[in-house]
Amino acid sequence: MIEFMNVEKTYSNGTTALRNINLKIGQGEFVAVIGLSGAGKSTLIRCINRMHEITGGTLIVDDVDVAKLKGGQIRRFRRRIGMIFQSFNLVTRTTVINNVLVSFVPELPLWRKWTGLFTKEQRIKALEALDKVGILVKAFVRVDQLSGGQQQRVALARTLAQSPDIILADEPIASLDPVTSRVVMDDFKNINKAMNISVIMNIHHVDMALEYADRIIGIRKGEVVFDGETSKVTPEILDHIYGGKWAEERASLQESVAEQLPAGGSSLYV
Ligand SMILES: Nc1ncnc2c1ncn2[C@@H]1O[C@H](COP(=O)(O)OP(=O)(O)OP(=O)(O)O)[C@@H](O)[C@H]1O
Repeated sequence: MIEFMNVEKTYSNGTTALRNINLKIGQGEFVAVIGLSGAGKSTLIRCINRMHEITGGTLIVDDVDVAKLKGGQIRRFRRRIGMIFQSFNLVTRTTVINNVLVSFVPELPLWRKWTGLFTKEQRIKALEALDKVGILVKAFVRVDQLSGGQQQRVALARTLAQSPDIILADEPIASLDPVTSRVVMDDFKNINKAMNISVIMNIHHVDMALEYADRIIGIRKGEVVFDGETSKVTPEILDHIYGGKWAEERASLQESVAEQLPAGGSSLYV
């Protein structure tokens, strides 16, 4: 369970990114966080693993008061929370399997860290994680020979190998074309359902959010302005979340999708 109680976040330059956030997210939920650029989506999800420190209120993750963690406790806490970024964050000049094995480095004794020796169990776990996202066959291929979608799946496998309870995904499909985006979203959904891992995803593609997430959290100017089941989201609610600019936002999303589709391809947007 993730619980935000009156959470505030003001950056050191005085920008208040989150105001009075109150949320409860249960284990195994698939939540999409949507809103205009600058609304505070990224800040919200990055507070959960303490990439950003909250400046007010209380944030509890599985009975841990996140703001009170210190030093090594933060590292151990983060082991349970996977993070996926738009830019994949992989070492592209080495193999897929090496990128997944990296997730075990914090667990290695010092001598193994120096020699880069992983145990047989760790290698098997890494291969299993690659299998779960359907790219086992690429295990010994260099990452720079993979497509963007395949690279994002490697990032997902690396996260899975650390057996997380929660996956935070910050715009995971923003650099992918619509077809590949679906493949990656399918992976998120399968992992969420089969392994009961909570997924909290910051996402610009509203149609994908509506198709894949169970719950939508709408953020506007740092405040939660909608929180409910995906099936309850209406065009009026989207307009509210997007501050009366839903039509504009939808047009710009349609444009960016059209640019990535082959000529004559249809838009995925309603
Ligand atoms: N490190 C930082 N220092 C100062 N202000 C920041 C920092 N990061 C974000 N902000 C500000 O906090 C507010 C919320 O930003 P955030 O990145 O959380 O929004 P977002 O909804 O994720 O936007 P986008 O969709 O463009 O990524 C914005 O006004 C932004 O300029």
